[in-house]
Formats: sequence, C-alpha cells, structure tokens
Amino acid sequence: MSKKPHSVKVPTQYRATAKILKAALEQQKCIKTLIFAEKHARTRSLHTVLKKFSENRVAVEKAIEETGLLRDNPSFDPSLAKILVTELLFARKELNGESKPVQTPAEMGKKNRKQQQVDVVASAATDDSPAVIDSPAEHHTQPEDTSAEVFLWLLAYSVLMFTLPFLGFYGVRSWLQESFPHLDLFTVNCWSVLTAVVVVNLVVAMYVLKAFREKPPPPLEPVQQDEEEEPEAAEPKKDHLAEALEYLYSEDWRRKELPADASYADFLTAIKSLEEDEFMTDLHVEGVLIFPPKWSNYWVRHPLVHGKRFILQNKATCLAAELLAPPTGATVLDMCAAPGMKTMHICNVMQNKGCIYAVEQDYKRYNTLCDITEEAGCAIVKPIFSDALDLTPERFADVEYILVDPSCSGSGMQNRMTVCDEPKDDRRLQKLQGLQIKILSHAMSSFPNVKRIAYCTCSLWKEENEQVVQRCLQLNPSYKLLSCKKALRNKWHNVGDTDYPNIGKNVLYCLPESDLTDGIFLALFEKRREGEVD
Ligand SMILES: C[S@@+](CC[C@H](N)C(=O)[O-])C[C@H]1O[C@@H](n2cnc3c(N)ncnc32)[C@H](O)[C@@H]1O
Repeated sequence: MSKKPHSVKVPTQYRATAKILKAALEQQKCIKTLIFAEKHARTRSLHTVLKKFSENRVAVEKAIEETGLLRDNPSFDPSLAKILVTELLFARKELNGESKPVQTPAEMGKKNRKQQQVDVVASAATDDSPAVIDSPAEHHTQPEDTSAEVFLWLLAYSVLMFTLPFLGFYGVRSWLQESFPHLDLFTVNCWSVLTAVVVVNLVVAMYVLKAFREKPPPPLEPVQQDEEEEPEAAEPKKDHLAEALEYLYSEDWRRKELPADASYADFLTAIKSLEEDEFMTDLHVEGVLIFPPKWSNYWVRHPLVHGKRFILQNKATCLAAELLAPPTGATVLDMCAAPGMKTMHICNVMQNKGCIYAVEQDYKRYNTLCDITEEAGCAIVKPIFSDALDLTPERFADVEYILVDPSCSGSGMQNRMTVCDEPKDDRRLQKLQGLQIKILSHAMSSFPNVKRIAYCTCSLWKEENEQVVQRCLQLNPSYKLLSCKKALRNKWHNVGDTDYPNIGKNVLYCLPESDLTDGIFLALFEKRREGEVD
C-alpha cells in the first residue's frame, strides 16, 4: 500500500451525496429536505444518484459485500462507498476526479463494462492511504436472488395493476398517489391506462414569476433551511428568464434549442425526444420552460416552486393569458378566478402593472385565491368575493379585458379518473352550459369599455365549448371571434369542430395526445368597432 505524497480530494459532489445518504439512513431524515439544505452541491445530480441508490439498494449493498470493499478497508466511509458504487453501476457509469477512492472503482468500472461483470475494487480507507483490493471478476450487478426478488415484485405489481381497475371506484388513482408517493406519475398513469382512462405523460411546464414584491425574493439558489437572516433588499433583476436559465445551467440542465423558423410539428417532435437532463423554452408562451414528464415530482417539491419563484402550470392553461394579452397597465376582470393560477399568470404578463379584479363566489376558494396571489406578490390583484353575475357596469366601467374560466365538467383534465371512462352526463352538461352562457354573456353585455374577452374551459365537450360560443355570439352581436391559431402565429394544429360555421376554425383545442398538455378549449372575442360587420 503506497502513500501518495499529495492526496487528491474526493469531489465535493460525492462527499455531499454521501453525507446526505448517511443522514438519511442513520437519522431517518427526509432525503429531499437534506438535498435542498445542501449548500455547495448541484441538487439535481444529488437527487439522481440517491434515487438510483434507492432503486438498486439491494444490488449495491450486495456488490459491496461480495467484493469485501468495506470488510477489507474498515475506515472506508460506507456511505461514500455506496454512492461511488451506485454512480459506477447504475448512474453515470463512470466516476469524476483523480482521488484514489474514486480512481480505483472507475478503472474497475471500465473493466467491468468490457466483461459485463461487476468487479468492485476497494480503494483507500482515506485519501492518503489508498488500499487496492483486486477482486476476481465474478460478481454480477444483479445477483441471482435479487432477480428472484425483482421477479416477485413485478408479479405482485402486475397482479395489483390488473386487479385494481376491476374494483372500479373513483379516486383509486389519487389514493395510489397519496398512499405511495414514491410511485412516479408514469407508474400511476400506466395504471390509469389499464383502466381505459386515456392518460398521456404530459410535459412539465412552468414559468418564471417576475419579482413582484417590494422586497424581492431571494436569488435563484436552493433555499437554505437554517437561514436566519432575511436577504438584503436589492433591485429586482430585469431579465428573470435569463436568471432562471443561469440557475438551470448551474444545476446541469441543458437547453435544447430550435431554429427560429421551427414549426409546431418540429417543436412537438423536439419535446417528445427531450433527454433526461434537457429542457426547452416554449414555442408560444414567453417565459414558459418545458421539462420531460419524469421530472414532475421533482419540480412539485422544489423549494423554488414552493417559494413561488417558478410557477408550475400546465402549458395549455398558460395560453389563456397569452391570448388575452392585456398590456402592461390595463384593467382586467377575471370573472371565475379561484384558485388563481390564471390570475397570477395574467399578472405576470402585465408585469404587475395595472389592475386585475379577481372574482370568486366560493368563500373557501376565495380565501385560497387571496393567499396564492398575496404569496406571489401580485400587488395589482384585487380579490372580490362575489357572484360574477352580480357585478355591475357602474363599479367596473373601467374594465378592458375579461377572462371567463367558469366551472365545467373538467373532462379534459388528465389528472382525473373521469377522462374517458365517465359516461357523458347530458343533464349535468346542460346545467353547466346554462351557467357558462350566463357568465360569458354577462361579460359581453355588462361592461362598456371591454376590448377583448377570453373564454376557456378544461372540457372537451362541444356543449361547453363551441355551443356556448355560438349562443353568446347570437345574444351579443357586438362581438366577433378572433382566430386563436392566428394569434399563435399559425403554429397550432387543433381547432374546433368546423360543423359550427365561423366558430370551429377560430377556436382552439389543446389535446393531451397531440399537444402533451391537459385538454383545454379556448375562444377569443373582440368588440366590433362602430358599424363593423363581418
Ligand atoms: C375552473 S375554476 C377557475 C380556475 C381559475 N381560473 C384558475 O386558473 O385557477 C372555476 C371557478 O369559478 C368559480 N365560479 C363559478 N361560478 C361563478 C360565479 N357565478 N361567480 C364567481 N365565481 C364563480 C368556481 O367557484 C371556481 O372556483
């Protein structure tokens, strides 16, 4: 065993990951919390290696055991050994750095790839006292009894997945998600496919919330748990997207870019083939970032999402504010606002300048609307607890832009059990349609200074969409439809049913199977000028 005159340190990333693993195993602490409390490391790579370890724990520990890595090197940190072996066998399949503890398994890994065998070699107990134990190439990554275990798990899993659908009760899917949070969305969605619910793996979309608060939120760095001091108030940075991109690059995300003249088909092809560590900026909505579906759980729990620096929002619903396009300083009425996702996005589009009346008739939901918009620092939002049908022209004479997003069947929502297996309930649809027509028609007839109205539902039924539009145009001839597709520079595919003349081609559908978003319907109306006819 030779001592190196100058030891080379194990890379911070491995040491940090090993530290987290140790705390998680010994103190039963939540890995996510530990990851985000880790100051100096790239949280996403920590997440990847730790996830791989938890998926392959049996195999990793078996490999360490059978090679005698820890037995022969008692001072080797067991957590570091687990991380290095995981990285080598199940993650990047190579190790960074020149330190002896890293170098020896790395060389071994090369040999291993050639021989298709696991040949974990122990290195030094510490950086300065490297010990190399060359083990014969007889240890496989998946020991036989592990395969048997995997087989049994798969069998049990398949039985569960094939049996549950026949139980046929609503909410099983959400029960699965709540009870087994480690099942990722893909797994849960696979189960839903088995139940004949058409669920696609939707891309993850989020946008960067501009710094609204007088005192800007902390910079885009992982939030420190034990942070005591409030960050210094400073001028908000101008380009929030650039700041977000910088943050993502520092976390090893790669941006996939398209040529400026890329079509919507090109865009869809590109997002379908996003690599695990790639993201894209959206083709239609400025500031929206698109990630592969597998990262949905990661982002849902991310501190920057919790801190409302990034707002996770289905891309389709971001189109409402994009199409309404109120300029900075405008006066907007959001007639059915809670919980406030679109209100917040409109506020972002307006750069928090102007005024947004956000109306909600359900008290609990109204409170959520108040909380969400306040937390996000949306200073221009004025929440109003009221029935939208009671709003009077006198009080809202200044309104120029209106969003109508009424209650609907929700048949386009992908996270529900009700997508395709729920029979069409004509009576319910008729009732909903009545309310939708009332609210949209009230928007069109009651406010004298309105320029544009966006109507949207998360339903795929024509009763709530084309038919509502048709009836409201009949009742309010002072309005005309604008082409949503044109507003998206023709970079869109799915429009409405052309059996509704002058309506189908102008309205827009987002469809899960083709657009990888929730199922959403959108229509855009403009007030005619004096004497204007078709
Ligand atoms: C589809 S949700 C709106 C989602 C919201 N725009 C968002 O993006 O977060 C419909 C909301 O409208 C509310 N609502 C329904 N009818 C209403 C009415 N007549 N006046 C005010 N709010 C109404 C419902 O209580 C519900 O919260």
